[in-house]
Amino acid sequence: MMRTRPLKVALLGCGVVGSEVARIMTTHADDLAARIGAPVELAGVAVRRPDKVREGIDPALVTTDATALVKRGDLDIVVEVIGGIEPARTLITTAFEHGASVVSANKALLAQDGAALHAAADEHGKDLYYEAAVAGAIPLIRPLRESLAGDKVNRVLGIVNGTTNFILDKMDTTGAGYQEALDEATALGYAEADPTADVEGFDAAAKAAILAGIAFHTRVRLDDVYREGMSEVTAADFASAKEMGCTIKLLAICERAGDGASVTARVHPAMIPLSHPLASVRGAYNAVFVESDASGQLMFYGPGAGGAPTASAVLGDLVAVGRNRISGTTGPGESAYAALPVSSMGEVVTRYHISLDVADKPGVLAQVATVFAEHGVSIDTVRQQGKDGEASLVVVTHRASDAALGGTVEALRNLDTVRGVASIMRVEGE
Ligand SMILES: NC(=O)C1=CN([C@@H]2O[C@H](COP(=O)(O)OP(=O)(O)OC[C@H]3O[C@@H](n4cnc5c(N)ncnc54)[C@H](O)[C@@H]3O)[C@@H](O)[C@H]2O)C=CC1
Ligand SMILES: N[C@@H](CC=O)C(=O)O
Ligand code: NA
Repeated sequence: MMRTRPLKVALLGCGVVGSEVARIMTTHADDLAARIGAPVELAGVAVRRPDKVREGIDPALVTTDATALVKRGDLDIVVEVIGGIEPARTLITTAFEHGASVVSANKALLAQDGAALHAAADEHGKDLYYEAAVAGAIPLIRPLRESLAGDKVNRVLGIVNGTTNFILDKMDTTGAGYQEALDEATALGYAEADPTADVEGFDAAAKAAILAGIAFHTRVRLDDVYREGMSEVTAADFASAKEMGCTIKLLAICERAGDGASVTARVHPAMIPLSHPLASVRGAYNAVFVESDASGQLMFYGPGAGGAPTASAVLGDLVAVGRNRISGTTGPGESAYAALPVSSMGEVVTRYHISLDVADKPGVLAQVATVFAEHGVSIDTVRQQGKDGEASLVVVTHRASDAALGGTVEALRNLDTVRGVASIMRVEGE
């Protein structure tokens, strides 16, 4: 039965995502009401620039005072799509204190302060939902938290940043320059307010922290995630990858380690075989593999960024939280009972592609091979190309620990015959 009193919703932020949330709330109002069991009323919209024309939004609802809006006391749901740490954090906790549940897309904040925000939600008996925070429109948080709650997840691996996938895809398939591709991703609404978050891997690392926490029922914070961005990936790296039948993607990988007694979480560019499904993830799409004991391998795929896809996930949460409000319940909160430690990157085991500039003279290959052997890193293939008395040596290893590989590279740098280490890239997905 439909409740006549509407659910009052406040929107904090009306940018790329917020404007789409407002549009869908208006255009789909009847369906949302039918699905929730009560009409949904946009009760206020907090913005930074009040003079901007916002199509479909009653100017009387617009305010620059987000704090006063969340303190009104009659709100059911606050949708936070401002981004960043402050004032978003204080606005969310204030919303709980004044009786509202919260839907947020803010991965940076959740990866830094998720535990405290969940505790605040619990304390006030309210919901904190954030499906939009990881992989845009793709349902991932809810499947991990609810559908897989009876299984044991061992690994989550995938592409979780649309901007960098868009850039890498352009560089690989059209030969576009890095800056040109980044500008296009920004214009399309994929990039963060400061795109450094995307290209240096902070955004993907925040998502990895959130995913690892939910998947392994533990707490993983942004600082626990090993991070390398993609801004140093070059056309030469793509050429090397092609020679190996691979492409390059920025991956987030969360795994159980040490016989399940700890976890690791990392974000870095990696070569993956062209035959792997992740290799064909184009543009701003994301794809995530989840491997669990009973389910085996699951793949989640879809638009990972952009206003409308992200708003789809926000609206899904709005409906879920609205239903909870109507029935006087809350959804599942944080599950961190496993309290697993996060192991360092040194313990991660994978394959490596190392490109060395060496002197083109007898015995160099043997010297290099000895260094690998001394560090217990087994070589899979070696390829050498001469260029004017110098040579480039490409070594691909079997699986080795990051610590062993680090020691190998340090020792290689100390060889007189090694002029430089041109690139080191992990090889995944085999
Ligand atoms: N754009 C995307 O594809 C996705 C974005 N997100 C997340 O959604 C959130 C919003 O992202 P976008 O809409 O892309 O950013 P945006 O920069 O387009 O929008 C944020 C809006 O908040 C406003 N704002 C900033 N401080 C404010 C304040 N104190 N009071 C009121 N308004 C304020 C800004 O003026 C801006 O219009 C971020 O947390 C982002 O990480 C999540 C998934 C995808
Ligand atoms: N900047 C992010 C937006 C979605 O989370 C991305 O590019 O993935
Ligand atoms: Na999502």
